[in-house]
Amino acid sequence: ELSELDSKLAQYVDSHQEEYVEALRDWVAVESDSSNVLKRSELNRMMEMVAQKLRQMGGTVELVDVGEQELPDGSTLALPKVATAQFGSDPNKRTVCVYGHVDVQPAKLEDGWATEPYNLTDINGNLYGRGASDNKAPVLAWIHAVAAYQALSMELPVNVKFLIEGMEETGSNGLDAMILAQRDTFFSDVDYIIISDCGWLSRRPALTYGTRGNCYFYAEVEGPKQDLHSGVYGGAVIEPMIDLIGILDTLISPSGKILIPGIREAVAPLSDEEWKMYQDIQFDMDNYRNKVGVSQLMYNNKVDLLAHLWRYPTVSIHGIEGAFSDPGTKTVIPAKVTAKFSIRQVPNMDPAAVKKQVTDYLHSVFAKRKSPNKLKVTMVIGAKPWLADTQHALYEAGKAAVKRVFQMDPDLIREGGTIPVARTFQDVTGKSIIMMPIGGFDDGLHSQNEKISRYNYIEGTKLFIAYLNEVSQITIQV
Ligand SMILES: C[C@H](N)C(=O)N[C@@H](Cc1c[nH]cn1)C(=O)O
Repeated sequence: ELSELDSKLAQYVDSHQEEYVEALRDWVAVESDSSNVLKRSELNRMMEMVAQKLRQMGGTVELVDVGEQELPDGSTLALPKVATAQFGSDPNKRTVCVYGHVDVQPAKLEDGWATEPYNLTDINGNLYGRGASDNKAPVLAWIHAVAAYQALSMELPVNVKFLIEGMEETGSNGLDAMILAQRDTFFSDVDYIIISDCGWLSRRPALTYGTRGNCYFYAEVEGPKQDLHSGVYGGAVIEPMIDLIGILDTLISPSGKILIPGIREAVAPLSDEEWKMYQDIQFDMDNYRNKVGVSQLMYNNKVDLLAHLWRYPTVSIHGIEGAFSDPGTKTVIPAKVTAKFSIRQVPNMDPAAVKKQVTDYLHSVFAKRKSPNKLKVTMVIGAKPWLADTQHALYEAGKAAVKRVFQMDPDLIREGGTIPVARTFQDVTGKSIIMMPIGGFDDGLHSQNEKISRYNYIEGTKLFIAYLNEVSQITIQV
């Protein structure tokens, strides 16, 4: 049931949707790829744009210096600044802090995009562009939610803070230290943290109560002093690439069983309650399989599939630096190759233990090959998993907001991806977190043709407006 207040705000959002799409177009046009150091000036420009937008709305805005990043060659590079902002400081109101990020994963037209990745393109109500769903539109939707209250001269029901960063996609470098440093200042009056950096499971809105962590590794095998002709030298040298592929093949079995000793043993067993929760979720396996575009999934029943997406670790191999990957038939033996792989983390895994397990295991497997080549294993990201209490008042408020806007109950889901800073927020600030996604289940995050639908962007903005109101009504401070 929409109150008069809801409908005024909703009408405002509907009548400003073209403006919101243009704002997204401006943000998507910035190639804020945090993994590419050559794009750092674009990322810095993106952070300036965020700060500028928040300043124009009258927020108290800061661009916080979070130091430098060490690059693999030993040089350093300034990290993008983190934007913080505050709207309202009424001690009689609750204070929420919205976290989001405006950096993106790499994207090139040649990867197979149907449209230019950095030119927002509207096709049949879907807004295609890199970062559209992950996470630029959700960040803008939160900003527009606050701006809508301001435009209608309606008092914000809670004080709203923002913390927007530019390194999420590479592990939120510098952010843990910044949160620790600002625990007793910026975070001292924050009651709750809200994150909208994930997606729904189906067409039904969702609230997310868990994310997997991620341990990201580089495994480098180095052999001859330079690349070699495979006809001239093939058969004479022990090839780094063959060593590397050999050890990568020992990480996980074809049926998805992780082979690194100690990893599976650390995983908290799935409880009957969880099993029941997964059983009750509406999820169309065939539709999911078709959307992914495969003839067969790793599991053919819903509970196993959801559990392996959300609740069990997995190994993914992402790429090999130094390997020949261009079109054509170059006959080379690469001298040095570096595999990039990651292991998603779940309770009760610990990244420090995983680092040792993986490093020891790969060295022992490599030693058995009796290769003269050199292996170096490095863990470059070690993000812990996060889990919330769905009985918390924040989730009750979330359910009420979803009902107000979508006239249905949300799914309560977990997320297989990682929001590296979620666990830090919880551990360092002691505040409760809710994840309230507005991304669609088929948004193609990190993939070709990423998009957010207009529907999700616009209705999502209304959801955030309603949520601010619901949070203000939480009666007990938990
Ligand atoms: C869930 C979020 N939108 C996301 O995609 N996060 C990234 C973060 C990450 C983890 N390791 C490296 N980056 C992800 O889950 O891949």
